[in-house]
Parts: sequence; structure tokens; C-alpha cells
Amino acid sequence: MKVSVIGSGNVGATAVQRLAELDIADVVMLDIVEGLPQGKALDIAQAAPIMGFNVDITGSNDYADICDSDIVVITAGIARKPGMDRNDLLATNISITLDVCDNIMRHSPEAIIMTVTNPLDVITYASIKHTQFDRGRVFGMSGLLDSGRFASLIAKEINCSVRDINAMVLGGHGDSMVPLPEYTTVSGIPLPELMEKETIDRIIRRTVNAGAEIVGHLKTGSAFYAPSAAIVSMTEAILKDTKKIVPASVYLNGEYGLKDICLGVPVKFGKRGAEEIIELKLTEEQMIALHNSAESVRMGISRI
Ligand SMILES: NC(=O)C1=CN([C@@H]2O[C@H](COP(=O)(O)OP(=O)(O)OC[C@H]3O[C@@H](n4cnc5c(N)ncnc54)[C@H](O)[C@@H]3O)[C@@H](O)[C@H]2O)C=CC1
Ligand SMILES: O=C([O-])CC(=O)C(=O)O
Repeated sequence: MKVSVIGSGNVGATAVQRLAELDIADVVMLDIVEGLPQGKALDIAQAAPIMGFNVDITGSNDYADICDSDIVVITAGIARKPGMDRNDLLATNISITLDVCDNIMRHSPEAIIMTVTNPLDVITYASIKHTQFDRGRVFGMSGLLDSGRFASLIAKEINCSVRDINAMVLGGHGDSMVPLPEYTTVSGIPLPELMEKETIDRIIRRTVNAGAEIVGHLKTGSAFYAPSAAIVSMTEAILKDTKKIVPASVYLNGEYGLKDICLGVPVKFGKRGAEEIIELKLTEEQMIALHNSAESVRMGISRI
């Protein structure tokens, strides 16, 4: 098995470290900056004897090295700084992404593509249109991260183990995301049975703002530990064909009443990538929120 990660910055390099420690695939890390992926790859490889993993880690500036990848993860691009919206990254990141897609088509045309670069849903849409790959082979990491944040905040609030929580956040990876308390459970108990609406609303507001909250602390960039964890969880589901269901940004073709857009919905992941979209029964209010989120993604799409 082989996974290539494009972009060796905070998200890319941390994802490579986590992937290496998982010990299930050789990893190529690539960046436009000379020396950066080579140095980080060497550093990670030299942790292998200490941590006990045994996969090859290659750092490169040459796309020939990504040949025959099972999965290519795109993290190349700029990250936001305080005061910026994810959409402010679009102009720069779209041209980077399309260049990366051209190189994937040339050097690893059979690969599954996981996009991470922001604004996530617009970048995923552009990647699908540009590559013309089957929609199961191009999808974005977003909802698993947002659900992880929701779950972490719930666990803190009720003082329980994060392991007992299954959270569900749909919609675009931005301010319009749609956390679903009714589909979020603690040991099988739906959240609204455990918490007052005001408490849930407060946690939802913090979940929606979680990326910006971290940008506000870091000042120089955005989150990467939880994002890389989500990348690796989805990668593992594909490589091991586990059929894990998590929310992710996929191309919708009528599901949830939406067409020709990428948006976060529950997806089953296996060896063919995004193998199946799960259609949840939503209340009218939830459906309106999802469609409003789609509208804000469409505004980004109209700019490409
Ligand atoms: N989908 C999600 O949930 C998340 C998305 N992100 C996004 O991921 C992206 C990366 O974030 P970070 O790693 O923190 O940024 P970073 O600035 O630490 O790393 C980005 C890397 O991309 C490289 N790069 C730029 N242009 C390139 C090109 N043409 N080819 C190859 N490499 C290129 C840069 O040299 C840099 O090393 C950002 O757009 C950020 O907004 C970050 C966290 C979560
Ligand atoms: O906030 C950002 O810009 C990075 C990101 O998408 C996240 O951490 O959710």
C-alpha cells in the first residue's frame, strides 16, 4: 500500500507522522519547497526504530515519486490567519489544487484523492470537475473533524469518556455547518435527552467556531493535530476496507435534494473510496439548514 501526501506543512507532515505510526502503508510526502519534505521524511523515518513502525517514508519535490499511490491526500496551499475566513484562501488555493490535480492525473491516475485544502467543499468540487474522476474517488475531509470537535466538547461538558460519543456534523466546512444533536449519541442516548437545548446550542456555537478559535490562539496558522487525525482515520478505513461511516464532503447528485455540489454528508468508506452516501431522515429545520449551507458553498463555487 502507498499513500502520498501533497503539502508537507503542519497538516501534511502531521498526517504523515500519524500514518507512519499506523504502520499500514509506505508514505511519500511532497512539497514545492525544496528540502522541506526530505528533511521531515528523514526525521519521521528515524523515529521508526524507536516507535516500532516499519514503513518507507520518502520526502520529495518530484511528482514522479507519487506513482502508483492508492491514496493521494492534498494538503498543499495556504492556511488562514486571524481575521480571515476560509473563503479568503480560495483564489490562491484553487490554482495550487488544480496544479496538484494535473500532477496526480499524470503520475498516479488510479489513485483515490482526499482533499483537505480550504475552502474544503469548493476545492473538492473543483478537484472532481478538473480530474473528471468518478465521484467515489474524490472527496474532502471535513465532517469527521467537525464531529470530533463536537464530541470532544460534549465529553467535557458532561464529564464522560469521548469513546462513548458518536457525533454527527453535516454541511459545508464553514460557518454554515450543520451539527445534528438528534443523531449525536452518548452510549446510544441521543444528546437532547441528556442536555438542555441552551447547553447544546452553546456547544454547537463553539463547534462551528472551533477552527477560528484555534487560529486565534496560534496566530500564524490553523489547526493540524485533529485535522491530521481525521485524515488518517479516513485513510485507514479505505486501506483496510472497513466500511466506516463518517461525514465527508462528496459530490451530490440528487441526494438530500441537492445536485452538482460538494457538501458534508455521511459516507461509507472502503477500498473503492467513498462507496456509499447515507441519506438520513432530516427534520424540515435540519433540511433547511443543510440547503442554506449548500447555498454558501455555491457562492464559493461561483467564484471559480
Ligand atoms: N479540511 C479541513 O478540515 C482542514 C483544512 N485545512 C487546510 O489545509 C491546508 C494546509 O494547512 P497547513 O498544513 O496548516 O498549512 P501550511 O502552510 O503549514 O502547509 C502548507 C504546505 O503546502 C505547501 N505548498 C504550497 N503550494 C504548493 C504546491 N503548489 N505544491 C505542493 N506544495 C505546496 C507549502 O509549501 C506548505 O509546506 C490549508 O488550506 C488549510 O486551510 C487545515 C485544517 C483542517
Ligand atoms: O480553521 C481553519 O482555517 C482550518 C480548518 O479548516 C479547521 O481547523 O477546521
